[in-house]
Amino acid sequence: MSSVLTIRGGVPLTGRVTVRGAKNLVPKAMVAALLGSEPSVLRNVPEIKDVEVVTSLLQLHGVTVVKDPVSGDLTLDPKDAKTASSTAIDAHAGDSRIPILLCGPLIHAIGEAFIPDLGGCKIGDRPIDYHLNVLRQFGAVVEKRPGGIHISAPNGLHGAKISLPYPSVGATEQVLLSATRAEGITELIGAATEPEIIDLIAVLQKMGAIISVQTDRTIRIEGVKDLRGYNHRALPDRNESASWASAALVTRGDIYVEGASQRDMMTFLNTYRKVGGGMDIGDDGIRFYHQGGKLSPLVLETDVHPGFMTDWQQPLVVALTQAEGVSIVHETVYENRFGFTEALARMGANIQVHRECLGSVPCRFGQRNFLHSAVISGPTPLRGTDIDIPDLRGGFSHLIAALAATGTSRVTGIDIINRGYERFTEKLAGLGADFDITTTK
Ligand SMILES: CC(=O)N[C@H]1[C@@H](OP(=O)(O)OP(=O)(O)OC[C@H]2O[C@@H](n3ccc(=O)[nH]c3=O)[C@H](O)[C@@H]2O)O[C@H](CO)[C@@H](O)[C@@H]1O
Ligand SMILES: C=C(OP(=O)(O)O)C(=O)O
Repeated sequence: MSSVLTIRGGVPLTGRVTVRGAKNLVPKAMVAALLGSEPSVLRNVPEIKDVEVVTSLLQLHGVTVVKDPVSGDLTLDPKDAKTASSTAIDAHAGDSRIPILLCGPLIHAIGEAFIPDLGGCKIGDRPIDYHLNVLRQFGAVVEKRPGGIHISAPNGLHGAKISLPYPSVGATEQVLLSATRAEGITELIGAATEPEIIDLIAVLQKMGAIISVQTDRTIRIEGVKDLRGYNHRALPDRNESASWASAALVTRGDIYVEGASQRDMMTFLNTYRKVGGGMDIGDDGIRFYHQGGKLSPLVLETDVHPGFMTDWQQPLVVALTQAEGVSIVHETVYENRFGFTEALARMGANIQVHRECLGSVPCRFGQRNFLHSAVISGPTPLRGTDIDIPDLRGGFSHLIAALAATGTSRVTGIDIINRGYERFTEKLAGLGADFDITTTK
């Protein structure tokens, strides 16, 4: 089934949306349930594709996953964990990036893991070399198999001293999920410390793990033999919250994002204020709005936490097309995250992408031919057009550009948006967006 959105732009998005648990935490907390000897309960679970994918993968491995019909809370019981057929697992090839995180928990639970080829957003090469090196350092044996990789650990997993070449979110989580039940102590140097990682550590601590995060990106894990279940409310999705904030600015609207958390979004909020966005920060959410005046351009660099999160970049770039003057955005996390600007240029935006590092600090991608810096001159009116959505955040950016544009846009490939935005068409309708959706088989 595929759906097409026909958007008639020019309506300011106004109203309230609710943001639930983070896409970048919930599926990983679900994977962590495999490490326990008892059922775990995960609350604030959004209805998004990545949750469906991980539910299916866990069920294939014998984990019982029960969803409360009223609250949506998940109870995950790993007591009957078992090996799954690689053909069944293979059906999930290309669906998401989470399967690689099953390695450690599956080895602890059943002694081996078959991991299908990964999916996720195509915003760079996205290798898994750090993950595989980490697993090998724990004593795992990694073999390439048709359609994926097989991992085993004939002598179990053992704590190790590990140093990451870059503070990768996924590789840090790989270490956490493998080390908590490994024998001995693990020291991880150069760890990522995103709020979703800290929330995963909170989950593991509830299960009985001993993990300390030090001031210098070092995480120390003292392996324990057994873990129990957890009961946890997932932290809210700061990336979805920031997307709605940009949507308010781009469409000259006013959106209260229930669930938006100031603590996890401080860097975004500073930037939003500098662009000229209005905000009222409440206890249970944040109101984001266009203040009526001009928006200001800015110079911005994406970075690992506590820097400006790369997933906030794409929707904000659309807002920068409406700022008075020249903005520069240097993407330092992914080498290929500006492909989405091609559609914005067709809509009338003035955006040039460059190979050079147009930022204060040269990044890993300088001199390597990657178009990873953007110069945006505004303000430029946007016109509706036909768009095929390329990736999750790029797609959301296209949607909000179409919602702000004059005329009609026809948007295909919208199913990708379901990977990270719960019920987004319902939310858009609630905010007053003018669109139709047609679904064909
Ligand atoms: C499901 C999930 O949580 N996704 C998030 C996670 O992705 P993910 O965990 O995949 O991102 P990483 O932090 O690992 O990637 C950061 C950089 O490290 C590189 N790298 C990573 C692993 C590896 O083995 N080798 C390697 O070279 C990547 O290509 C990228 O350039 O963190 C990203 C950075 O905050 C976010 O944009 C994603 O939304
Ligand atoms: C890049 C993203 O996600 P993933 O790592 O799941 O592809 C994202 O959420 O913007």
